[in-house]
Formats: sequence, structure tokens, C-alpha cells
Amino acid sequence: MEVGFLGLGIMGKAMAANLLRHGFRVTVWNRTLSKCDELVAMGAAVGDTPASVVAKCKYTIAMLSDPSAALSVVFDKDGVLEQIGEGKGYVDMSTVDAATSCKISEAVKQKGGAFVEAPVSGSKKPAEDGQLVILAAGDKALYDDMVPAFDVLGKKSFFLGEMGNGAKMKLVVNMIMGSMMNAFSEGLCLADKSGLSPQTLLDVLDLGAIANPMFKMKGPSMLQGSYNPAFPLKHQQKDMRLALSLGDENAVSMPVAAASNEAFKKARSLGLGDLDFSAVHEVLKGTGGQAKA
Ligand SMILES: NC(=O)C1=CN([C@@H]2O[C@H](COP(=O)(O)OP(=O)(O)OC[C@H]3O[C@@H](n4cnc5c(N)ncnc54)[C@H](OP(=O)(O)O)[C@@H]3O)[C@@H](O)[C@H]2O)C=CC1
Ligand SMILES: O=CCCC(=O)O
Repeated sequence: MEVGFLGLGIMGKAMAANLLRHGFRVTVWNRTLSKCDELVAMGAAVGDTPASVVAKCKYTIAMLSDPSAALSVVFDKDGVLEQIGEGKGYVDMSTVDAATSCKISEAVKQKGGAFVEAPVSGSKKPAEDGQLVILAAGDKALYDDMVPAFDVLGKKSFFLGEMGNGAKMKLVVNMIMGSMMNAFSEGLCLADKSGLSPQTLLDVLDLGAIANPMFKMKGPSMLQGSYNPAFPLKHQQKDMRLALSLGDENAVSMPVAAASNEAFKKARSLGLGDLDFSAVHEVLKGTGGQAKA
């Protein structure tokens, strides 16, 4: 199967590499072109523009930072829309809001193409290992065509029906994750300040009902003040913002998420946006600015 891949950040690079390892023919494009080099060394071809990738490939996947990047790659000059059409499919796996997905979907359909939104749960390591959880919605025939690729990228794919449901599901999941990270960080601070060993707290948490992979993976590095980015904090704050907006639209009160969003915003204002989202711990510790990757 031949696929195009637009966006080779932390996630896109791992996902495209995984497709190559599984025998897919992949043509890549990234705004910063030098990021294509590693994939080329693995056998990928390069397209000059999103449009040229779509012209070459029947199916094109995108993994971009946020709604404005997702829209730009489709609608701007040399974008996806210039070459999408009958018989071609576009799959955006970025985390965006439902309105962005719907806007892209309408434009692609108007040109005769098919569109699926397919944001993912899981971070850098699951992307490398093909263990993502894929939250797809939109054109069912295109979804069915993409199953061989989704089977390589993920451990499970959900087809959630109408366009926008994938984006909404992803935002709900990440809203919970961001709130959990804040509660976890507060707990580590409380243990420390009240004379307990935060390491022992990690051991206790890991044996109880709230044990989870995120606490287990991020806890030890948070205690060291080390935040090598797997999921950049700026993207987690974007997801909290989009989830809160979904709450506004549906009149859902979300005080916990709103407070967590404030902590992520504070972290961004301290220059921690490119570190892992667990760097919000520096805000809750009150030591922002001393964090490292
Ligand atoms: N990291 C994670 O753990 C996860 C991330 N996600 C989501 O996946 C998406 C990608 O995340 P991640 O890989 O971590 O992010 P990165 O910041 O590492 O990569 C972002 C990508 O978007 C590109 N980009 C940004 N702005 C533009 C633009 N205006 N035009 C064209 N390309 C642009 C970047 O290009 P350039 O290299 O030129 O800057 C880069 O390829 C996000 O929506 C994120 O929320 C979902 C699940 C997990
Ligand atoms: O959007 C990012 C999700 C990160 C994760 O699921 O670990």
C-alpha cells in the first residue's frame, strides 16, 4: 500500500517510520524539510508540498500540531485541496476540534475526495511500537480502506460514526488526562511538603485502584525535574482549551479541567511549552523556570 504522510513531528515521524518498517511505500512531507532525512534513509520518498504528496498517493495521512496547522496544510497554496479528488482519501490524525475536522471534510468532499478524522490516544513510545488507539470518524469506506495502515499504527481502532466524533472523543480523553496530571502533581507536592517520601507515594499508588501507566511512566522523571518531551505541554494545553470549548458548547461545567488548564497556561508562560506536559509539576511545585528536558 502506498501512503503519503504530512507532518513529521514527534508522532508523525514515529508513525511514518512504523509504516515503512511494515512494508508500506511512504512519501513524506514536513514544513521543515530537513526532518524528512531520517525517513528517507529508511526508504521514504519526499514530496515538495502537501499537494505533490496527494498527487502521487491514493491515500494521505496528516499528523500536525493543531487546528491552524491542519487547516493551513489543506487550504493554503500548494495544499491538499489542490490535488485531492475522486478516488483519493485524506486522513487527519492530528488532535483538533470537531469544527476543524468538519471544515476539512466539507472541502475535501466538495472536490470529490473522501475524508476520515482519526486522532490517536497514546504517545511517542506507543507510536513507535504500533500501539496507538485510533479514534476515527467520517467516511466509512475510506476507514475500511485504511484498516491495514491502522492495524500497523495501532493496537485498536474505533469507528465512531459521524464526522467530529473522533475529535470529540479525543478531547474528552485528553481533558481527563490533563486533569489527572494536575492531581498527580499536587499529590507529589503534598507528600513532599508533609514530610513523606514521594517515591514511596509512587509505590503505594502503583499497587492500588488508581494505578495507571501515566503515573508509573512519568512519576520517576517528575521527581527528578526532568521533562524530555513525549507529549509537548503546549499541545496538552491546546487540548484542554479545545475540551473546555466543547464544554461551553454543551453547557457542561468543568471546574477541574478549567483549573488544570490554568496550570498548563502558567507553565507555557514560564517557557515550559516545549517540554513534556508533566512539566506542569514545576508550576505546582512553585519552581517554574528551572525545569529541563
Ligand atoms: N506527542 C504526543 O504524545 C501526542 C500528540 N498528539 C497530537 O498529535 C499532533 C502532533 O503532535 P506531535 O508530533 O507531538 O507534535 P510536534 O510539535 O512534535 O510536531 C508538530 C508537527 O506539525 C507541523 N506543523 C506545525 N505547524 C505547522 C504549519 N503551520 N504548517 C505545516 N506544518 C506545521 C510541524 O512541522 P515543523 O517540523 O516544521 O515544525 C511538525 O511536523 C498534535 O495534534 C498532538 O496534539 C496525539 C497523541 C499523542
Ligand atoms: O494526545 C496525547 C496523548 C498522550 C497519551 O495518550 O499518552
